[in-house]
Formats: sequence, structure tokens, C-alpha cells
Amino acid sequence: MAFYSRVSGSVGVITLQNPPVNALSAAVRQGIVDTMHRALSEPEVKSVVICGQNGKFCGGADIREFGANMRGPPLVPMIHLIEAAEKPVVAAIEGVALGGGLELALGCHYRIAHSKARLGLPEVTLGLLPGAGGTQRLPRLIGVPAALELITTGRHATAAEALQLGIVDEVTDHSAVDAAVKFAQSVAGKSLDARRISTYPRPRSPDLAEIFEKAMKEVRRSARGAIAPVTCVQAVHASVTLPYAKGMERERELFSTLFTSGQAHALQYYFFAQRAVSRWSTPSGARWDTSKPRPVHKAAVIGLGTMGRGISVSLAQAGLSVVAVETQEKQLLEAKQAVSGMLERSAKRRGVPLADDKIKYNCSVQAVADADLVIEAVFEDMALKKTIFQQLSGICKPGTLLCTNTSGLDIDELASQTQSPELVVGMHFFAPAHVMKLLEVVYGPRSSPEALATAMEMGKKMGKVSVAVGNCRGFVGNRMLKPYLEQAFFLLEEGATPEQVDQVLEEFGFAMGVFKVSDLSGLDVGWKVRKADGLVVPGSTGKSARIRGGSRYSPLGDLLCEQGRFGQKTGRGWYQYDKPGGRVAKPDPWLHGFLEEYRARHGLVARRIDHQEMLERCLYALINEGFQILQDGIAAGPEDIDVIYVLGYGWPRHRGGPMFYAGLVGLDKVLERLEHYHQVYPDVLGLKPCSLIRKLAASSSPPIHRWREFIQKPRSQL
Ligand SMILES: CCCCCCCC/C=C\C=C\CC(=O)SCCNC(=O)CCNC(=O)[C@H](O)C(C)(C)COP(=O)(O)OP(=O)(O)OC[C@H]1O[C@@H](n2cnc3c(N)ncnc32)[C@H](O)[C@@H]1OP(=O)(O)O
Repeated sequence: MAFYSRVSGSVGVITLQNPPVNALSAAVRQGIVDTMHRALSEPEVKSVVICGQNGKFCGGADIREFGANMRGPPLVPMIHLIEAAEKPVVAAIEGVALGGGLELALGCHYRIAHSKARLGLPEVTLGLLPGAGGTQRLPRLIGVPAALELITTGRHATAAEALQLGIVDEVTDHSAVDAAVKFAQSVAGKSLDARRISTYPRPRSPDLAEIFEKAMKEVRRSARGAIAPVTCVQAVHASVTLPYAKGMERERELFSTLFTSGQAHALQYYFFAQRAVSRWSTPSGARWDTSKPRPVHKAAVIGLGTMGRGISVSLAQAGLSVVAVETQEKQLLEAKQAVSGMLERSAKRRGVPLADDKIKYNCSVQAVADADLVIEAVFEDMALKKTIFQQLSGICKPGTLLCTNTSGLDIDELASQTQSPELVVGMHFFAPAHVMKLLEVVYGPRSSPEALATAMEMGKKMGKVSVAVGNCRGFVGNRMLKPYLEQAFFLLEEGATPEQVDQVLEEFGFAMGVFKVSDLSGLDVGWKVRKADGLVVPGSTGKSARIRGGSRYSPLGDLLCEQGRFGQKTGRGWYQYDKPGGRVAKPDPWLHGFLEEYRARHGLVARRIDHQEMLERCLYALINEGFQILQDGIAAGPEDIDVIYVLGYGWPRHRGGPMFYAGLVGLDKVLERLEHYHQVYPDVLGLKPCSLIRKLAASSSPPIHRWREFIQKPRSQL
């Protein structure tokens, strides 16, 4: 709703009330219309201020209403009512003015912002465009290039930038509402002719055609198949080619197309999923709202390789004192230099103070004795990690949380090395750890709810999106990667090239295809794990070379590693690079010859594999594992898996995540294709549909928010 009051006798103040962000729900829109009419009809009122309750102007349209039948007064006529008013209307922007919230402010005659406010049109991130005049008013106000940039990226501008761009008229360090009331009094009775943005002339400039061409090229390049950024450019284009009213018609037409699109549904689902994962729960009933995190002031990192360095940077930037340990003096010095550089670059980029003095470097593990939380980040070697956990258990003060950055080893095995297994959890960061937003927080069967809550809270402090997952090989992300990678290898065996598979995945929207990613992260990483698991059998021939544990196995990755082809770092992998460390992947004729020779050796006849088969086999195998993970209780819900895949594995956000995508394709269709492929490849376990997808498909494929009802409560984990 909206609350009306009169201040200083002559200023009508309309306060939006819809916690937590004063989104423009039907009741709020109705409230604005009613109170505007009241303010306009009261003769004593000479000017009007619109503000939001609790220091937040408005977070935009109420996204939760998008799925339902839209009721209440529409936004566009509501904003026109404000703009057409004969009394000056001033927006007092505190906190945020986003989306429909900024469009409402653009309909006001003046805008005063608090210095800490953020303004933007983030609709593109929800698969939409600013549909309440934003694409027509903003370019008229600040010009096409700046409007295009804000609208196509959806980024939030600071109040200072908004002032510089001309979006707001004044910025204050004090109460924006008080400043707006004062301002409203000062402009009462003045002509509003020059203040209605919709009456401004169309933006003109000789280089407009070039600007639009460049913008379109750029969004097509970076959108990875998302349609909203492209449509945003088209809508802004209407502001320069059409008069305002016609431009509004075009905006509405384009908005309607996006509004009903699968991409908009996916992005809006993802918006809520990313927030939902903080409300974690475990199969044994531990929950976010009943588990209290411990205070952490001092943290320690053990092992200063690539991951340890990134983790140290993240902790220091979160304001913690950090002890960074590397036992070899030379490596410690190298790490110190590298971390200082990372902190400096990051401080410059983010405009925050340098956090270099937060980190103390040490060669001895004893230095972590008084830390509240220790993160072990050494090589992925169980024996080494076990030794470290034994040491830590003896060194650390009672109550210290012991965390491991393992990407898939057994948390419980590590916990069993300590005197307090309840204090052991996994904190699986993604490289580069100071940049990537995702953190998998892994609870073992003995981790306490308090330990889990503390690690989740730490992730939040570091600016990460933390997702709580259960303990199993590979946790959620890497466990699902296995059947996906496996299919990619099998496709090569059957006739595809790495370029063809990657192209299909990149056209789907992945930032990089599976083979390019593999070259980037290093083929030796998986090789080491497979060797430790006893899967690598050098020199094996005949049928047994491609079978492990009764299931189909491809030794292709092992064979490349045996040739010293570890990917980018060695200049050769699934692709070739200019030099070791090179970044530009080029098809490698050697690899093609190697594949031909491999197929001939194993009696495999290459066939032409179409795009659909490549995509379905890779994605559906991954999705099937996702359902198995839900069934096993390793992830609490599909949202957890989707957030992990979007933030950690380059899954295109506009496709919602693998589980959402499965729902969009249709669970019966995914099931039917899995059954088909499993019939063709009965020796591939990853293609055997798991019972949860069968159950859901048999229950008329309920919507994703109801899937949890179909998951049987697995054994207790905490
Ligand atoms: C064919 C049909 C034609 C119909 C014509 C209609 C014409 C429509 C015209 C215009 C349409 C305009 C579109 C929009 O305005 S879309 C909304 C644009 N706004 C946003 O994208 C802002 C989204 N919110 C945020 O970025 C953040 O929440 C922020 C406001 C910055 C606050 O951040 P923070 O303090 O970190 O808090 P949270 O993000 O955790 O949010 C707190 C809870 O509030 C919920 N929330 C936030 N924004 C909205 C919203 N706009 N609508 C509904 N709910 C919102 C959020 O989900 C959190 O709740 P929960 O944890 O339960 O999920």
C-alpha cells in the first residue's frame, strides 16, 4: 500500500509500504494512484514527494506477481498520471530505485537521491526490458549510449554517477525525504513544461546508427543466446525512431514477447533460487533459522597454491585477520608477492581500501593455533590432507572450525582424523577463489549444525553464494560433471571432434565447451583422481581397455595425459595453443589423427552425430545425476543444484539451471530420451533414468517448487 501524509502544510508525502523493498505490488500501485488523486485534489497541497518506507525507495515491480494474474492499476498509466500532474512531484530516493522503481522516479518531475542510493534498470537480468517507459524516457534524459549501457547490463549506478549522468537532480548525505520536501516547497507553482521527460525530443546524433550497430554486436556476443539484451537494444532504438507514444507501444509489444518467454521464467526462477539457498536445511532437520553461527575473527589458510591464495584474498577482503601458511620458504615468498598483487588489483577494481595488512604469512602450521577457523587448501591428496587434519586437531584451540577446500574427497574421513569431528566441514571454493561467487559448504555425517551455519555465514561475509550440500564423492557440482564428461568422451569415440561437442554446448549457452574447460583446468587434475581410484590402467588393450567395474569407460583423457598433453599449461590438450600457457584454442590435426587411430584400434566405426544427440546425451546424463543427488538427499532441493551449476559451472543463467531446464523441456521428454539412450548404451550407467525422475514423470511432472514433496527422506546426515 501507500501511506499519505501532509508535511509543512503544503507538501503531500506519499510513502510506499511493502517490505522488504517496497516492490510495486497491486496494493502499492493502487495506493499510489489513490494518494496521488488525493494530493492533486487538496487545494492546500502545492507539491508532492514520493518516497519509500524504511529507507528504501522502491525495488521495482513485484516479481512474485509476474506468475499470477496481474491485478490492480497498471504501471504505465500510473506513471503518466504522476508526470501529467500540474503540481510538482519529487522522488526522494533512498536505498534503491530499481526497475519499475526507477521508472516511477523518471515519471516524477524531480529526483533527489541519498548519496548511498543505487539506481538502475535491472529488468534484463530477469529476462525482461524496462516496460514502464524506461526505454523511452531514459535515452531522452541521458542520451542513447549511457541509457543503452545501463539498460542492457542492468547494472546499478551509484547516486554520484546518477547525478553525473543527469538521472537525479541533487544528491544529499542527509535525509533524502527532508531534502525532497524542502526542494518540493521551492519549486511549488513553477512551470513543469521542461520537467516532463516524455515530452523531450527524440535523441538525435549523427552517429546513432553506428552506436546501435555496435551495441547490437556487443550484446549478441556477450548474451550467449539470451534474448532480453537484444530486445532491450531494439526498444531503445524505438526511442530515436518513433515519437514517444509510438515508442511506448513498441516497448509494450517487445515487453510482452519477453514476458511470456521461457527465458524470463528461467531468470526469475533463478533470482529467487539464489536467495532461497541461504535458507538451508539438512535431512536430519538442522536448519538455517535454528542454527547459530560462531563468531569468527581470525582465519587461517594452509597451502598457498592457486586456491589458497584466492581464499586468503577473499578472507582478508571480508575484514578478517588471516594467517597464511606455506611450509616451504621459497613458495611462501612467491605466494606473498602474488597475494599482494591480487589484493592491490582487486582494491583498485572495486574501489575499496587495500587489505594487505590483514594477512600474516608463516612457514609453520603452529601459527594457526589461535585461529577461529582454518581452511586447508593443499593438493587433492587424501593422505596429505589426513596428516594435516591430525596436526590441526592437536594444534588448534578448542572450538576451532576445521575446513577443507577439497573438491570431492570424503569429509568424514578427514573428520575422523580429529578429536572434534563435529567441527569439520568442507568449504569448496571455485577457481579463481577470490572472483567466483560460488561456495559449496559440505556437511559430513558428524558435522554440527553450528559448524555448518558458521561456514555458510563465512561464505556470505566473503560475498559468496553459499550452498549447503551433503558429503559424497564430488559433492554436487563435480559429481554431476562426471557423467557429463563421460558422455563427451564417448561422443569422441563414436565420431565427434572436441570442436563439434564444444560448439553444441556453447550454442546452448555455456561460456565454454567441456573440452575447452578441461584444457583450462588441466587434464592432469582428473587423471590424478582417476589414478587414485584405480581407473587408469596403462597399456590396457582390447575390450577391457574400455570397461571399468562393468560399465563403459573411455581412457581417452588418460591417453592424452600419458602423452604429456595436460591442456593450456602444456600448450596441448584437446586443442593446441601457441605456447604453454596460451589461451586461444585451435583445432589440432594431431588430435584428430589420434582419435582416428584410437577408433581403428578399438574397432569403432566413426559416424556423423547430430547436434541434438550430442546435446541430449551430455545434458541429460548430467540432469539424471542431479535427480539422483536429490533422491540421495545430497542437495535439499533443485534450486541448490541450479545455483551451483549457474555460478560454478557456466550453465547459462537464462536457462535457469539444469533442473529447471529439465522441467522446461518436460520431465517425460527427458525420461523418454534417457530411456532411449540407455537402451542403445546399456553399459552406460549414467544414462539409466533414476527413480525420482520416473516418479515425477509418473505424477504428471509437477512444477519444480513441488519436487521436494516427492523426495523420500534419506538417512540422517547430521
Ligand atoms: C504482457 C503483460 C504486460 C504487462 C505489462 C506490465 C508492465 C510492467 C512494467 C514494468 C515492469 C517492470 C519490471 C520490474 O521492475 S522487474 C523488477 C526490477 N527490480 C529488480 O530486479 C530488483 C530485484 N531486487 C534486488 O536486486 C535486491 O533484492 C535489492 C532490491 C537490491 C535488495 O537486495 P538485498 O538487500 O540483498 O535483499 P534481497 O535481494 O535478499 O531481497 C530481500 C527480499 O526481497 C525480495 N525482493 C527483492 N526485490 C523484489 C521484487 N522486485 N519483487 C519481489 N520481491 C523482491 C527478495 O526475493 C528477498 O526475498 P526472499 O529472500 O524471500 O526471496
